[in-house]
Amino acid sequence: MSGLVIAIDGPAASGKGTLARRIAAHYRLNHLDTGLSYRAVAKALLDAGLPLDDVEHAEDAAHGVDLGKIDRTVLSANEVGEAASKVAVISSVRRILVEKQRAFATTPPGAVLDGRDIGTVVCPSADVKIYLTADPRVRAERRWREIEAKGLKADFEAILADIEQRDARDMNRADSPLKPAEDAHLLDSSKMDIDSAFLAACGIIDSVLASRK
Ligand SMILES: Nc1ncnc2c1ncn2[C@@H]1O[C@H](COP(=O)(O)OP(=O)(O)O)[C@@H](O)[C@H]1O
Ligand SMILES: Nc1ccn([C@@H]2O[C@H](COP(=O)(O)OP(=O)(O)O)[C@@H](O)[C@H]2O)c(=O)n1
Repeated sequence: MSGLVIAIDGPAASGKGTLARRIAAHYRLNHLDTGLSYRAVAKALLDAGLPLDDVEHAEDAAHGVDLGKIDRTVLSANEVGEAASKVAVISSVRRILVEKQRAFATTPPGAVLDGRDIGTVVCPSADVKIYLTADPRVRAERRWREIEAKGLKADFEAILADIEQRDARDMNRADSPLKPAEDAHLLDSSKMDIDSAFLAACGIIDSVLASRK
């Protein structure tokens, strides 16, 4: 690997993207939200009216994913996240996307990647691994606030059910299930605001880097 690689994994709406973006800016690294690649494949199937277990078309869509050109705005809907977790069980789709994600990680000056399998599969030799969690109700409330802030209506119980169902699917799939890498540092942000979570993450990263000097 060239440059520093930081892996951030965790369940839905734990704050991975928010934290990864801030860490990348602070340590002057590239940032990749790997969930967007699964969302892009799912959206391609949804738009074409194809079932989410259509392996051949899902593979075609995965080959077509350009990590540099993903439009996050059209992929943020809850339904797309739910659909993404269904295409994410297809091993051949994962292989195609993981290859692109690894190429991104090894591009100088290094990168922060967030997702579900970064520390375990995509970058098992990452310099620092953080597993970010938060209580499901706290995560559902954060997502609820995010939707309401856009002026849209959101149902808290429906969001919570979606998050719990998606976590269960992600944790129980055969290929690359969501779980902390053995050498991951656990960070529970249930009682932390964004700034405190960022400071705690920097503390972990700085102490790992200092211990290697
Ligand atoms: N520690 C935190 N405290 C409060 N809100 C947070 C925290 N971390 C993230 N958020 C908010 O929670 C929502 C989900 O965060 P996001 O980074 O998109 O999570 P993920 O990438 O894990 O799905 C966003 O609206 C974000 O601003
Ligand atoms: N590295 C990754 C990233 C996402 N995914 C899948 O893609 C879905 C959407 O991921 P996301 O990171 O955009 O979801 P949120 O946590 O932002 O809600 C997840 O529920 C996983 O099923 C994955 O399998 N592996």
